[in-house]
Amino acid sequence: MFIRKPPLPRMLLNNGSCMRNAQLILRNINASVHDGGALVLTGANGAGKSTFLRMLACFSRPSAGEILWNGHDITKSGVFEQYKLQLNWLSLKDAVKEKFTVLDNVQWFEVLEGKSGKSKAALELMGLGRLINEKARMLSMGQRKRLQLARVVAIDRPIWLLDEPSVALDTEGVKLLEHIITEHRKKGGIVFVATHLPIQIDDAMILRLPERFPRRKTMVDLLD
Ligand SMILES: Nc1ncnc2c1ncn2[C@@H]1O[C@H](COP(=O)(O)OP(=O)(O)OP(=O)(O)O)[C@@H](O)[C@H]1O
Repeated sequence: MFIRKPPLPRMLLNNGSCMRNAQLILRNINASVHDGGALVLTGANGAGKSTFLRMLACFSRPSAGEILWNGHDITKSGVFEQYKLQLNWLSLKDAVKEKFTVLDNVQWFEVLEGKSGKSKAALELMGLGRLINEKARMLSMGQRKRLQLARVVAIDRPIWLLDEPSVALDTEGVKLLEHIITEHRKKGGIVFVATHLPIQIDDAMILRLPERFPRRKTMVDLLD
């Protein structure tokens, strides 16, 4: 009888731990994500959500365990060079050039990517169509976040690493964010979201990271 092997997860985190500044931030994390999957990281401030994304982006190396992409260790040279081309990173640092127009701010990401033609449609999708020729310094915080999301859409890489993507967005902006995530996943894309705000992502795995610094017990706690 022929037994078909289950497909490898596109991303596999195998007992991953991560240290920063000689402190263990993440300990023995396991997760697997297939094409079209989503993993939402939650937890208190300082729990390690951004550190988790940094590790996936290879900005921080796992101190123990491994992260596999297509079954290959992402930290190995040869693998890393291909893996990093899969990533679309959105962080709180928005890299918006205030003297450039809104459109230029998306287009130069496309140019760096060797692509063209998707920036305008991406900005329109994110509700910034009428602002494309304005200087980026005119944008509000929420509009800057929409611009960042337009870059993610325009560049269109398979694995999205989104750090607090809904911060500063209004209700309609959050709906747009949820919409682009859904559409990306329909194409087989993968999404990792670190957030402390509620977000609606169907069938997402939720990983709640434990608080890192439990409050020391006081005399009052002990008497309670
Ligand atoms: N540049 C750094 N160098 C050393 N340690 C850091 C650095 N940045 C953060 N840390 C530590 O790593 C821990 C995890 O931080 P991280 O930013 O990953 O948490 P987070 O869950 O994303 O928090 P938040 O919800 O506040 O964004 C923090 O407790 C912090 O002390």
